[in-house]
Amino acid sequence: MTVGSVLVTGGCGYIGSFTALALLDADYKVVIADNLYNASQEVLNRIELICGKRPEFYNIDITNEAGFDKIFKEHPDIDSVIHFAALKAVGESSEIPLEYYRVNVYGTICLLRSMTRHNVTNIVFSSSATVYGDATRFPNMIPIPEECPIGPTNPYGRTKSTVELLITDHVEAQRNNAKKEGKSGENWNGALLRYFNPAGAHPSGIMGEDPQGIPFNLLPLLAQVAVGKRDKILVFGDDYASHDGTAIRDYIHILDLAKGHLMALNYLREHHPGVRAWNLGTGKGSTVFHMLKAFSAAVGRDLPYEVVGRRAGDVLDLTSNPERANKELGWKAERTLEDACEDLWRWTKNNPQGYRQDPPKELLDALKSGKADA
Ligand SMILES: O=c1ccn([C@@H]2O[C@H](COP(=O)(O)OP(=O)(O)O[C@H]3O[C@H](CO)[C@H](O)[C@H](O)[C@H]3O)[C@@H](O)[C@H]2O)c(=O)[nH]1
Repeated sequence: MTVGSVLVTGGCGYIGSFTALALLDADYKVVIADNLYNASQEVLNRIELICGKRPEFYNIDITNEAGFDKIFKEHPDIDSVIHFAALKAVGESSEIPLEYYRVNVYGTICLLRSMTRHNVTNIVFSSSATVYGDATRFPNMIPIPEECPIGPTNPYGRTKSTVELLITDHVEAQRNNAKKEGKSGENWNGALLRYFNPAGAHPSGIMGEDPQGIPFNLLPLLAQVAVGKRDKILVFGDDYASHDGTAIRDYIHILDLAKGHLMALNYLREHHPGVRAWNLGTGKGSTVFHMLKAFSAAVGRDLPYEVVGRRAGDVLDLTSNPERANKELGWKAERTLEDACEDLWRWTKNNPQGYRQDPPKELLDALKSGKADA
């Protein structure tokens, strides 16, 4: 299969930037469209430092349909899109749901319309395990397979499940229209990637998650405790039905997650499956206390915590059954939780200001001499 050119929307964000890196490593050409809301253009330099190649960059908003037309006109070799651009704060989505639907759902409509005009027919969508909601409501559905009925519990999750339906309907319609014209109907394809909890950073220590403002996810918050930016981590509830009372999640190393996008894209381009959902997770659940211990071990000291009440909307257990992706995509999460914690700590301690500071010289020297385990 020949590699081609890929548009990555939201490609300056955490998962988008690592996916851009994985695509470049696999010799795809990469064009990024990002409005730099909650992201930094500096990540383009870091990608280039790591792999020696640089994605082309357009500063455009996901609702800027004419902007996408311009990109596709200027890059007629693009045949696929990996679509990350979205708002993603679960709590905020309950306060301003219209904004979440405007950006996440209407933005995807703009993208799909422009793709259709320019005959760009493969889309890999950044969905989320959050579409499953509380899978413990079904017997035998933990670890969660893709067949688990979806039922998101907040507006953010509902925008993700809505976009899954939107892509499914559009791809089906395009295939049916092609068949009516006497064509095979294999033209349009979509991957719905339901990720579990992304974790970690690049092993070189120069690329990682750089949340603007106050982070709301466990690992970036733990990292802030470790560098003294906050006093302690608040553990949201120790009265869940788990072995230590805290909630269970499936933490997946960001490099494995990025590789999953590459494998899904290759699968679409090779097998033309129509629309297919795949879980990207490790299949192993870890509690909040376990994560606290694992990250403390990477840091080398116990990090302070306080148990408080449950966070609204949280569920007991979101652990994936990743067998479908293992079998069909030939993809498997390979890095451990310990790898993720060590890589996150190397990134955090060396870049306390994230992308707002230059990367430390020792890390760049190690990267150049090939010592960084990339
Ligand atoms: O300060 C904190 C933050 C989190 N937690 C706990 O740590 C676990 C993980 O919480 P995160 O906020 O890191 O992640 P979530 O599982 O809530 O959600 C994340 O993973 C989901 C999929 O599993 C969706 O993708 C969602 O968008 C993404 O934020 C939860 O049990 C949560 O209660 C704490 O105890 N204290």
